[in-house]
Formats: sequence, structure tokens, C-alpha cells
Amino acid sequence: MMKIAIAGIGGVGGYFGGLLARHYQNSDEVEIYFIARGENETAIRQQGLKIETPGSTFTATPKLVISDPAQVGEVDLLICCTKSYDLEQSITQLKPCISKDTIILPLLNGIDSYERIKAVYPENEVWEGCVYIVSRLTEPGLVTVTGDVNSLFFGSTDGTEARLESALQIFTDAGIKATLSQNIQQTIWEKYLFISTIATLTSYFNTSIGGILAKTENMDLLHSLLSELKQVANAKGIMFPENSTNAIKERMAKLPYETTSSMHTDYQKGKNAEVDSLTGYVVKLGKQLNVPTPTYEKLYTALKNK
Ligand SMILES: NC(=O)C1=CN([C@@H]2O[C@H](COP(=O)(O)OP(=O)(O)OC[C@H]3O[C@@H](n4cnc5c(N)ncnc54)[C@H](OP(=O)(O)O)[C@@H]3O)[C@@H](O)[C@H]2O)C=CC1
Ligand SMILES: CC(C)(CO)C(=O)C(=O)O
Repeated sequence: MMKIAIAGIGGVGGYFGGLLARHYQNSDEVEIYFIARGENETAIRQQGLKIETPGSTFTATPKLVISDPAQVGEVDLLICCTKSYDLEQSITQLKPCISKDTIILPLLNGIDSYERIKAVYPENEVWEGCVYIVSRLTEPGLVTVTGDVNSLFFGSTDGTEARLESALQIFTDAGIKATLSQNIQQTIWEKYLFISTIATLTSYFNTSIGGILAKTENMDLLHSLLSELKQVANAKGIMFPENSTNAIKERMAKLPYETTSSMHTDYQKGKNAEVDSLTGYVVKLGKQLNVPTPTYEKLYTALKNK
């Protein structure tokens, strides 16, 4: 029996965990557990997790939804879907789910989830991943997906090939548009180039992705951020294809005008925001690598004071 736990049943964990729970509900081979808390945990326990997408609505029922990881026990694969600022606290709390054989796969936006998890669980196989989706926990027990982007990328530079392939099969069978990346570092950095700049700008200007594309002054700032982040990445040995700026603009243009970043949504709701991992981290890396990041510094300071 393969035991999979999804920790953090919000927009991302709810959608991808929901697909897994729906597909493996009656399976003898795969069991899906949700680690959720508060009203969300209660709602999912009472009526399942409802997932509304533009094309379909379904309700997913995991084997168990619980806030106490001890009641789940050790799992084979732990998929982390909390916000970046909750990562250390949640994975430390998840210790009862983690044996030496447990694989940990973070799907958070950001570059440093791998090293942060390794700092707590140095012996474990930790993969890397990222997702493209616009998904929100709109009320306890309800996940709403907008637009038609919903892909998951994962991989590992030193993971066990057979386990990576087996996870790919499990994800794909559940209907997840999953890709096993052969260069996960590049894949993660490409997502970061997109989300760091977009999250920073949508939050700074308090506007949607369409709103960024619509104004020259916003686009000028986008180009400055992209240029600074590319130089930081280059200093880390990460190179982007020549057309990467155009690729980002095309990706933005394909999203509905009103789409915004999850960081901007958090600012709008007055919630904690991932500004340290999505904006501040670039400033920090720039300082470490002696790469100037004046635009990032200005926007980071403004966002920290928001
Ligand atoms: N939403 C999106 O469209 C996208 C998001 N991402 C990234 O994915 C990550 C997750 O984002 P998203 O799904 O939006 O975040 P959400 O805030 O919607 O979901 C995170 C969930 O984790 C829960 N959580 C945190 N700590 C614990 C814990 N110790 N035990 C149980 N539950 C816990 C939170 O509960 P509580 O509310 O109680 O704090 C919350 O329900 C982020 O890094 C984000 O940037 C990437 C692509 C798209
Ligand atoms: C901008 C978006 C929706 C694109 O997937 C995203 O990654 C996020 O909100 O974190």
C-alpha cells in the first residue's frame, strides 16, 4: 500500500490532493490523507472537499482528514502545500508522518523549499516541484479554480528513478497534468522568474495580471525586475532561454485579465504574504552574489511596509 499525505489543503493542496483523493478513494493500492486544520478540516470531514473548476465540479473524500499527523502515521510520500512562511513549522509538526523512507515533495512557490526541508530532515529523499494553477480555498471545504492552467512539475537531481516514475504514474492516473522534469532546477527557476516578478508587481500596484500588461509604466517595472532576477540567477549558474521575457508575457496574456497572484490575494485579504520568499529572497541572493537589485529592493521595502 502506498500512503500519500497532502499537507496544507488550500488552493494548491486542495486541487491536486482532491484529484488524488477522488481517484484513489476505493483503491487497494494507494491511500490519500489530508492534513488540514480549523474550519477547513471540519468542513472536509463533514461533507468532503468540493472542487469547482471551469469545466467540472467534484467532491473528493480522502481516507482521512486530520490536523494531527500522528493519526496518519508514517507515509511514503508527503506533498507539502502550505505557504512558504508556514513551511518550517508545518514540516516539523509532521514528524510522525516521516520515516527515513518518506519522500517529501514541496509544491510551494519559491526556490529554497528543498534546502529548508533538508535542514530539518537531512536523511530524507526530498524532491522539488512547482505548479501552474489559479486556485483558491474560497470557503472551508471549497476550492475554486479559474482559468485553464493546471500543471504540476516535479523531479529530483538525486532521487530514486523508480520512485519518481511510480509517482508520475500515480499522478497521471489521477488526472493530474504532471511532468517529471529532467532538469528540475531549471523548471523551478523558470516558475520563479514568472511568479516572483508577477507576485511582486500585482501586490505593489494592487492590480491584476491584465492590469500589469495594460500599462507601460507597469511593464517598464516588469522588465527591470526580470533583468535583475535573471542576473541573480545567472550568478547562480542558471541561464534562461533568450525568449524567456516574451514567454512570460505570453503566459500572462493567456490568463484571464482579472487573474492575480496568490500573494496579491493575500494582501487584498490582509493576510500574511509570501513577500520574503517571492520578493525579499531576490534581494538577499543579490547581496550574497554581489548582484545589484535596486528595483527589487525598492519594491520589497514598499511591500514590507504595506
Ligand atoms: N493558489 C495558487 O493558485 C497557487 C499557489 N502557489 C503556491 O503554492 C503554495 C500554497 O499556496 P495556496 O494553496 O494558495 O495556499 P493556501 O493558503 O490556500 O493553503 C495553504 C493551507 O495550508 C494550511 N496549513 C498551514 N500550516 C498548516 C499546518 N501546520 N497544518 C495543517 N494545515 C496547515 C493553511 O491553513 P490556515 O488557513 O489555517 O493557515 C492553508 O489552508 C504557496 O507557496 C503558493 O505561492 C503556486 C501556484 C498557484
Ligand atoms: C500567478 C499564478 C496563479 C500562476 O500560476 C501563481 O503561481 C500564484 O498565484 O502563485
